[in-house]
Amino acid sequence: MVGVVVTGAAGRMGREVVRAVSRTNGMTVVGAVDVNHVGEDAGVLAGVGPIGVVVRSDLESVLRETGAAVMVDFTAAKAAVQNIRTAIACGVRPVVGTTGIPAEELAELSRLCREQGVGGLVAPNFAIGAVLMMHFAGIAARYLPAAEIIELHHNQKLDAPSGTALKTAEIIAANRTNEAVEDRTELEKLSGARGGSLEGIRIHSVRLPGFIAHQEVIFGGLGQTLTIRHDSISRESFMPGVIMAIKKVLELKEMVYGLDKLIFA
Ligand SMILES: NC(=O)C1=CN([C@@H]2O[C@H](COP(=O)(O)OP(=O)(O)OC[C@H]3O[C@@H](n4cnc5c(N)ncnc54)[C@H](OP(=O)(O)O)[C@@H]3O)[C@@H](O)[C@H]2O)C=CC1
Ligand SMILES: O=C(O)C1=N[C@H](C(=O)O)C[C@H](O)C1
Repeated sequence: MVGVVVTGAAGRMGREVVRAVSRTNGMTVVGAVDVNHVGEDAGVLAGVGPIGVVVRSDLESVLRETGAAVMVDFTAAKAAVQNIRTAIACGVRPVVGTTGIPAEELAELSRLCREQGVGGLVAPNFAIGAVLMMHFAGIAARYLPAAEIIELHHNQKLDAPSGTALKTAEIIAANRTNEAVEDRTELEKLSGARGGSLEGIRIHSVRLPGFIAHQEVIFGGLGQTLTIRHDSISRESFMPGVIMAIKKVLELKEMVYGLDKLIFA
């Protein structure tokens, strides 16, 4: 039985993870950590009924007392970095969905994992459809190098652009064969109207109630456009990927970035 500690257990994604792990054979929630709802049963919060695991705020003691094999983190960037450090120090494998972690921090965490021989996985998006969207965008970029990204999320999201949009732009930049960076001067009459730019790829972030997580990658060519769109219409969409990661991280000896590395391996 794989013991899982969920950090951010009282949050939108954390509750979904508690629910998914509780319903999966061969794994069980042994600990729940959050700064909110401390003392409450994590299963009750997640809507699956009491599981006898109360939310605590002391991650290190939870990891040590429970003998967990895996920590699943959906918190916020700063908190996640600290949580991952703690997990690695305790020999517990981190599976991380939290976005906004700076590249230098990820490199350092990756080094720590390698040094300690602890497997880990960080993925900006656990929805299989989103992983495919990024993969297809990489293929399209070889033939249609001019692209812009529109990502649309719920209005409680803290980071912009989304981790998925940043990763998609990196994939497009790495795959396009000729320069697609704008070669003309634009007059931006309203600051930000053209979005943010990563290597010349414009990213536009929409935040509105009603959305969960959505992204369009639009490629433009001679007399044509190609749009690749993914919609997460429920947070359940992320759970098969999270469960896959919990199983596969047990075999890893280093930190891997992106669910694509597990799916297309
Ligand atoms: N990779 C993927 O597939 C996905 C990634 N995400 C990412 O996951 C993250 C969380 O998203 P979401 O669940 O919507 O956010 P929520 O704000 O709903 O949940 C995060 C929870 O973590 C808590 N928290 C903050 N600091 C700590 C800490 N040090 N220890 C334990 N808990 C802490 C928060 O408390 P408080 O609110 O008081 O700060 C909150 O309860 C975001 O970075 C988001 O981008 C989201 C969906 C899918
Ligand atoms: O905050 C969210 O909700 C999501 N965050 C991730 C991101 O930043 O890419 C994944 C998904 O888009 C949902």
